[in-house]
Amino acid sequence: ETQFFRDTWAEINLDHLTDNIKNIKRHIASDEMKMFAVVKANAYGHGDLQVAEAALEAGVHGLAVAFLDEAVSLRKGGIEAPILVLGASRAQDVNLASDYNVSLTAFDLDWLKEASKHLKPDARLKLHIKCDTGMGRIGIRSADELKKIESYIHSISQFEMEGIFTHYATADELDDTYLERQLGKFNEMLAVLDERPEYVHSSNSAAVLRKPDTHFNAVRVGIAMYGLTPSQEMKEVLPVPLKEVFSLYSRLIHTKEIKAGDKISYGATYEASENEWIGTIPIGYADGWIRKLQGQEVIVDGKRSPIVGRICMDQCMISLPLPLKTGEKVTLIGRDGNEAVTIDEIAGKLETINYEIPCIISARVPRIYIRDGKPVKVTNKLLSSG
Ligand SMILES: Cc1ncc(COP(=O)(O)O)c(CNc2conc2O)c1O
Repeated sequence: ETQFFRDTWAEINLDHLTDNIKNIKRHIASDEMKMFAVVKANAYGHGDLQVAEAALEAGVHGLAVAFLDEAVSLRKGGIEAPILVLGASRAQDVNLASDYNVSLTAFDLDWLKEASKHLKPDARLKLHIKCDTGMGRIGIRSADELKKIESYIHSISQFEMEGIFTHYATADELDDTYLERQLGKFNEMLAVLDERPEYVHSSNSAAVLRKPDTHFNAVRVGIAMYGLTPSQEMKEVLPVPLKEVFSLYSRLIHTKEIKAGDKISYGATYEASENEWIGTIPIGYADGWIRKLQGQEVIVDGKRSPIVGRICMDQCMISLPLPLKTGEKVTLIGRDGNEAVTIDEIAGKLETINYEIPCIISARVPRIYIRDGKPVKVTNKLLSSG
């Protein structure tokens, strides 16, 4: 059983993940709708293979990742369900995609021509055409570009046009003006196709939750599956309950009483104004618990306690509410008694969005997977082979 030897870990609650998926599926309420679980960036820091397995068990149709390495890694981990690479791939790597039966995103005629030169005669390359209807990232931007690409794909026997999709820039905002413009452009593009491919998809979590006319016959769900709101604006109008999947813990490895005037951490920037108890925990900015989190409250013994002094690479110090012993559990993200520190609170402290927080908790922090309230698996990148 994989172990870890520093008392800092993340917990991934697969019961919450399953409940989130089931609630989202119920909200979509049409069985033929295919859900892709977006597990790119190591499943937003939650662990891609474990999330993929649990999501498939919970009834998702397939998985979506950012680039080919992530797709091949899931295949090597035993995933057989459909996998779509959402980002750009290199034309010279298309045989790898064919060998591993991974679908790629295409949006450039020259790339397709280059790719067809590399494909082995017996290769089969499934392609989803990406339309840029206003995200301004990757994708074709006109109907006649689409017509050219569609006819070129049909002229190459190894290509299969499996899907067509777009991505919204503002689905998480309550003002739908820009989203309606994007949806309109996408519908215009769909109208010029000779035939609709198997997968037509456009919605991310926000659009899945707010805009049924963006669902088409497949959806791509990331953030809501992890139990996080796509935006603060949407938080008040979420149509389904979402339960946070990710939490983060540590334990006191040292406690001491300091006197008024004593200093804490680099730069000796923190000075005790009176006698107080200080705890040290083994997590620092190399774990993604970055220095801007100085001053953030954590929960120890059920009470909120601030991080004092500068956060170090591997450790940081907290001002304790009372004398406590080493080994006492510290909640950095999650619930302890009637106190909770949410991912949204950490995102607010760092003036960023909730997506970024679990992503930056580094591979040095082991992940414990919880199912039926009990730990069922531990991953520790430092000690797993390869
Ligand atoms: C093409 C595409 N589809 C679906 C999703 C899932 O979105 P959701 O997590 O809001 O459901 C993303 C997330 N992409 C990003 C999330 O944060 N930055 C991104 O580029 C995406 O880039």
